[in-house]
Amino acid sequence: MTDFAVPVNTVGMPAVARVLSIAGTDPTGGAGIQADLKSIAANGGYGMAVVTALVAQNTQGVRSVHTPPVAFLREQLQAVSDDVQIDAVKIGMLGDRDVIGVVSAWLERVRPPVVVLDPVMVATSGDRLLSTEAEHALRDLLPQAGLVTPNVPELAVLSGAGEAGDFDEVVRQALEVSQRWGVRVLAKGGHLAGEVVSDALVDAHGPVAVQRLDSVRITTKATHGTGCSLSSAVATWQAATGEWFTSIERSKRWLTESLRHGEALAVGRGHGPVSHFAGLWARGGLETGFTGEWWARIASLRRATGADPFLAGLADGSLDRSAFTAYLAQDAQYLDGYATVLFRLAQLAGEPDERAFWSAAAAACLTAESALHRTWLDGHVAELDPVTGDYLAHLDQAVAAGYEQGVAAVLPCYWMYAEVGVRLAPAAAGNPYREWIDTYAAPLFVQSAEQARVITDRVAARASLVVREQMGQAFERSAHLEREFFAASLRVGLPA
Ligand SMILES: Nc1ncnc2c1ncn2[C@@H]1O[C@H](COP(=O)(O)OP(=O)(O)OP(=O)(O)O)[C@@H](O)[C@H]1O
Ligand SMILES: Cc1ncc(CO)c(N)n1
Repeated sequence: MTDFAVPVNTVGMPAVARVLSIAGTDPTGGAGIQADLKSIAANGGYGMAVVTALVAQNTQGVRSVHTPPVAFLREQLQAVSDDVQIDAVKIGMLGDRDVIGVVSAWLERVRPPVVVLDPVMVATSGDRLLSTEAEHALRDLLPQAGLVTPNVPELAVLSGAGEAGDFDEVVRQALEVSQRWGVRVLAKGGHLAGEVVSDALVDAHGPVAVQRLDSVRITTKATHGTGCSLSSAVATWQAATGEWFTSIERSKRWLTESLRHGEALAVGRGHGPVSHFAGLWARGGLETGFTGEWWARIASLRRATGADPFLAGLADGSLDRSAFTAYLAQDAQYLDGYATVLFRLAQLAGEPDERAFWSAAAAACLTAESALHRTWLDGHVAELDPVTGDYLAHLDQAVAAGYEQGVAAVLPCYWMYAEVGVRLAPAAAGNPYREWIDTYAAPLFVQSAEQARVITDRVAARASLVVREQMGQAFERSAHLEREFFAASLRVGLPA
């Protein structure tokens, strides 16, 4: 099975896992069953939901909770299990002891193959979602779960200790809970500070007691419902793969990307939701390489660049000739510096094919530059525009930081130009700027851009988490400077 596939058949299960969320509601859609359903769908499952409690809440806090009679909860559960074969269950907010009792009895009877228990006690906003007197009853439910997913304060309650101050202590508490209740624990470190967020799969009775997973911490306020979303994703992947750690890794990759795009949804004024379908929307699939994710991140910037006056004018041929010449005068200087950076990458490259690629790229860049000078600029040298200076300084800085960042920083120049070339190619005939369009639509250039992307993906895969994140940032900054570079040409005059 490839990494791109949606769940495949395991014995007795159809291609799409049927996953039931038993949880409370969030009318703003970021947490509770609303988040669970999105998460299950985003991870390739079929989502179902039984409501334990109706919660009047939003991104800022919980206002009130209405718990329907437990007899009705029992009816909902039975209605589902009498009809549908359930492949996995995710349990979220349970509210009180009676609710816990009904769910426990149902689990005992139905025995779903996968049960993930998110021991929800307090919302992101700080409001209680489980009565204190029910905390003990929740512990009794632990042995019925295949996995329990506490955050730092919930783990403290389950282990009966104080809140852990660092991740080692989190792991110790998780081991204690796993040992005592005979349950696998996914201890989540979201509440601890630091550049890296750690989680750990802890199984005191398993062959490996602790499997730790680190990921980059995203700077965002949109963290509402991350716990709900994660536990639902893990339940879905577990039904498909039967492997807890694999399921957690996949879910985390998906969650990290969804967290990154949460704020862009602009939902609410407090802690907003994650963007459950960001990856799906960007790619029409669940996963591509690292560069694919960065490319998706600059989607709106790329659209805007294409619509900006410079490229719009180039496309229909209406662009002022002096603006075009001003652009080329800057571009000649840019390419000179760019070639130097490409040569530096050739020196830094460890792999022979990468070394060969960057050397050839540098040479091709210098050839293109002198051709530009000959054809359009007639030997004129313009003053360096601040944007050109900024861009070259950024490239220098990136390559000085390391091969990885350098590779990521030079990529947008290739990739965005290949995209523009291919997009404008149909408009090339009769266009005064045809030669320019042809240069970037040329199959050889497009192939080079693709090769640069493949190399960058390979480098990103080898890099540490932190360096990979810096690569993404270097890439994004270059993309922004590409847009400014086009725009600057409309401001500056002719070359001196
Ligand atoms: N800023 C962040 N960047 C990346 N990952 C994060 C961030 N915050 C949380 N996570 C991840 O999200 C998951 C949920 O973590 P957390 O410890 O916050 O759970 P939680 O408190 O139950 O979530 P919530 O109550 O907000 O729904 C974990 O896998 C954690 O590593
Ligand atoms: C219903 C519900 N479940 C869980 C959480 C935790 O985020 C929440 N805020 N609301």
